[in-house]
Amino acid sequence: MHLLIPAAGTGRRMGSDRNKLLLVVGSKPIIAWTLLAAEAASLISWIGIISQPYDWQDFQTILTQLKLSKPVELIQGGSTRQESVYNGLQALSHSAKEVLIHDGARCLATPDLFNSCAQAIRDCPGLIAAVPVKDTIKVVDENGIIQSTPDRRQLWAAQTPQGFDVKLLKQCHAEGVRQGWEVTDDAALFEKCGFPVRVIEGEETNLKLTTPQDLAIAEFILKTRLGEE
Ligand SMILES: Nc1ccn([C@@H]2O[C@H](COP(=O)(O)OP(=O)(O)OP(=O)(O)O)[C@@H](O)[C@H]2O)c(=O)n1
Ligand SMILES: C[C@](O)(CO)[C@H](O)COP(=O)(O)O
Repeated sequence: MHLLIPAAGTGRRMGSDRNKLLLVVGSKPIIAWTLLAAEAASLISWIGIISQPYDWQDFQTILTQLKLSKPVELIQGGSTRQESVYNGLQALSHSAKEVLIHDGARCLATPDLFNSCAQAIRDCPGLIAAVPVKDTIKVVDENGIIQSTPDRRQLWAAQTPQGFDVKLLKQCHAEGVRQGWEVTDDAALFEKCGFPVRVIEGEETNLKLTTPQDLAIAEFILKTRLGEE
């Protein structure tokens, strides 16, 4: 299974002066944890890191230290996550019929989750890891007034990995460019094109490291995991 890792962001909400994936958590850079999980996932055979050229030296240093056994390619990212994934898809070899897309910022995803997604993609053209929401979710207007309260039983928080048939996802990304769609995950493009996307159980600990508070949570989760080993 081919894996594309969007890692070309700027970490604005993290408030970091460089790519947040280079920040150290639990003694390693965030991206290193993501790569180690992909390395340990038996069904992942190839890794593409979608990243900005100004980060390539730092990423190459991390790759040299990790000594991964799987082939890894650095692919030029774009100005948005959507554009980065578009670029990543163009870089895939023709042998890639399905692909998993996983945020570099979700460094706590386990190898089992990668394998579950890689296994499940064989049965459906699109899937996402997700977890049922625990809070009551409100739809709020621009004046801060609640407009509705969706039925929580139908609400899931989307995570990554997200997995897709490559040919169909390329079509959806191309349609997104034509239509000017701006989406925050790849499943949204599939949905807009009318293709089915299945939800599979994600992991509560598979958080996206977005703000400084998330770093502290990640430190705790990593310490707990290392303590259990
Ligand atoms: N132009 C971009 C923007 C984001 N990403 C990646 O998409 C994932 C999820 O994005 P997010 O957590 O929003 O990262 P940033 O865009 O860096 O964060 P922010 O929105 O706070 O700037 C991250 O691994 C990020 O590196 C990307 O590959 N290309
Ligand atoms: C893809 C994603 O992680 C699913 O929850 C999320 O949409 C990424 O959002 P971001 O704003 O690019 O971090």
